[in-house]
Amino acid sequence: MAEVLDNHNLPDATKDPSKFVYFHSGSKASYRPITSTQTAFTSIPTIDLTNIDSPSLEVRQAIAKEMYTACHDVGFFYVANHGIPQSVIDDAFKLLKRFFALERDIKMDAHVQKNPAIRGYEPMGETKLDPRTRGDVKEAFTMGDCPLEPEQDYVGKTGQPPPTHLKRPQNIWPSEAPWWREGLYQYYNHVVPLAMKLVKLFALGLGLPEDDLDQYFKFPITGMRPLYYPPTPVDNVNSDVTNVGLGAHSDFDWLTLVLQDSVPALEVLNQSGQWVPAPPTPGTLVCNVGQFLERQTNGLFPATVHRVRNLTGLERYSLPFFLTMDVDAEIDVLECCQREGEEKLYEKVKVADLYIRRILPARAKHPTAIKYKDVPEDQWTYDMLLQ
Ligand SMILES: O=C(O)CCC(=O)C(=O)O
Ligand SMILES: [Fe+2]
Repeated sequence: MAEVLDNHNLPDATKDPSKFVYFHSGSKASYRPITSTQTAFTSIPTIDLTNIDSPSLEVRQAIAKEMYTACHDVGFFYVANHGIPQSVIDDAFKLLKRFFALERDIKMDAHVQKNPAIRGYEPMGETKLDPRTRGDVKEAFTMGDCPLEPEQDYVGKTGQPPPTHLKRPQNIWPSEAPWWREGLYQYYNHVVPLAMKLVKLFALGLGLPEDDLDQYFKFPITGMRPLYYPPTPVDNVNSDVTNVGLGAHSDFDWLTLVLQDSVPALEVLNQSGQWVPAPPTPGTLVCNVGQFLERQTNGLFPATVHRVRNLTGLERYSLPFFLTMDVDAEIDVLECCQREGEEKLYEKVKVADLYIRRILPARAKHPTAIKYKDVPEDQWTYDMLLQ
């Protein structure tokens, strides 16, 4: 999930778009000078997962090492041979096209404004990641973890009955298109196990026992956000502020896995403030480090800034999946990521507290954010989303 650029108190000197890049990462807007750094990445590496289930630990470690390097140097990587059948992927894109082509009223039945958990349908232009833009040129739909939806098998995954304080499901679904929920769960139940395999790979890459990070992901916060980017009028291709599908941001999750169709539009910011294309590569998903993983690794793996600009004249669909940790987990910098003499950049924090501090400011016009606007930030709780 991404955040809103809401802070205009930036030095005037940085407002020249040929010299500085703006983005939103963490709780404040930020900027980076456009320079040239020898070590800046210029492409996104691909990790081949063919042997991810190999019985040989050494083989798995070799894949983990490549992933470590990609996360350290870039914060983004493609995964190839990930095991999600092509038919499931094809069906997912057919589903997205069918849904976004529906009449507005059918989609508005599940409007995000009707849902306290800030999930559901977002019509065109409703959100704006960067206030200097005209508004994000996209439609979206958000669904996520919910112990009360049988498709997610809470009891099977946790061995517990669903928490009693949950009175109703956190997702909202359009009543006239039951196939939407069914179709999304087809993909969700393939991408969740893939993400959990990557969690093990991360542990190995960090030199930890393979299942060491599983403790944070018993029934994690997850989100899936189908996106539709219509072709934008290409009135000023070089402008950073017009025709932005999704403004520059880093993700406030642990790891993101994005299924892109064949239309290129995703761009990733390198250390020199240059936008590096992350075009779709057949048969791959593009993955990126989120802010929770950046914290846990003490910045060793950066939550790299990215944006979407669809300048192709074609319609684009994408399907990001966001993995965060368990709501009740506490995260601290991992011991293995804090080298001797190195400062700890992040305090220990509860996942629930960090998550609510990211999502509410990102959705300032949502009824849930408005309802709690007079409550000081240090009193915000995750349960505010569960009313
Ligand atoms: O549409 C894409 O390719 C990426 C979407 C994204 O960055 C996000 O939803 O956070
Ligand atoms: Fe993102």
